Amino acid sequence: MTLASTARGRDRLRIAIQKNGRLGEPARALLASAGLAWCESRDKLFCHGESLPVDLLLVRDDDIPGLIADGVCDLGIVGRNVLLEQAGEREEARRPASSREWRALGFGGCRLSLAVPEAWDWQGTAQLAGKRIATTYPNQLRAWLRAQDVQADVVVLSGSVEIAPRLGQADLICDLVSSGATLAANQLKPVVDILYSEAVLAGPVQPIGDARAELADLLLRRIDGVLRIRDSKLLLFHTARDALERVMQLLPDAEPPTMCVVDGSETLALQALCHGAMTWQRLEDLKRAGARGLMVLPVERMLA
Ligand SMILES: Nc1ncnc2c1ncn2[C@@H]1O[C@H](COP(=O)(O)OP(=O)(O)OP(=O)(O)O)[C@@H](O)[C@H]1O
Ligand SMILES: O=P(O)(O)OC[C@H]1O[C@H](OP(=O)(O)OP(=O)(O)O)[C@H](O)[C@@H]1O
Ligand SMILES: [Mg+2]
Repeated sequence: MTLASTARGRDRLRIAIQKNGRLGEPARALLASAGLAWCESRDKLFCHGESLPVDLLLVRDDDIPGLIADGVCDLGIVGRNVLLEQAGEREEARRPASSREWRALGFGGCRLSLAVPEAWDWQGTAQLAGKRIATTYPNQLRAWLRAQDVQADVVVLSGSVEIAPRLGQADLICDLVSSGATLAANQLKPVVDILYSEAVLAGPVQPIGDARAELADLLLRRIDGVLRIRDSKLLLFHTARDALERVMQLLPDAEPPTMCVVDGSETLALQALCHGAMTWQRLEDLKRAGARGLMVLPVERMLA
């Protein structure tokens, strides 16, 4: 079977991830935590899955939604900003949606924001009327402008958007912001966030309908397990029965704990999966509330 074969006739699942760039490494790390292992080809564009019949395609992130739409791959890991931009493009062209977000993955966080020259006295979106806005995200920007009922000119650029106001190509910009350093370096300030983005697992709008559906389900369950325990810890401790309520109030991020009575006494032994940070300060607070013998254990895998 060749790589050109589309969904039909393929029995292996295929996932597209970014070859380089910001999301490539964390995407691989996530899939590896879900138990995937690959044999990398020499050109590293196609990685044959060894632990499961799940192969990787290493591509430019912009190509991922289209590869899913065409059935060349089944799933992809891509920024929500890219997925929504291409969905907007299809909508503009009156083509049906072809891919959607299956899971938010918790890395690659950034905002798609409007930013204006620092000297502007920002008073609100009405100020955008008649202005030129440079962006690489024209579809999301146009949809947002429509929702705000503001008429402005969208200037489409393929990169280095932050320089556009200084070059006189635009009055303001709409671009990705994370630390804000690029904006500051270009004497711009963010004024409105139009999208909160992160890396997402993207898949087809319709459920996968053949043998690969089972593989996709298995992978999804594993990814859910990985996401659920990311930053989670198992907390073990003893407490007197009458201190239990006080202690549990300090664990609002814990799953319902497993509890047992120690030797018919008034002491309980508990284990609770906690999703927030388990700092020294927190342990000291728990001790003050009546917890004893506190132990914090890392969680390696979880299957619901
Ligand atoms: N400054 C940032 N901080 C955090 N995440 C970001 C930032 N900029 C972009 N991202 C997220 O990471 C994704 C990939 O960004 P990257 O810069 O690697 O893309 P690219 O240059 O288009 O890569 P490619 O070569 O694959 O086309 C973006 O689509 C966005 O979701
Ligand atoms: O708020 P910051 O942390 O400064 O990040 C924002 C910058 O990051 C991205 O660019 P990138 O560095 O990927 O360059 P490119 O888009 O030109 O490839 C984005 O397009 C912004 O320019
Ligand atoms: Mg790209």
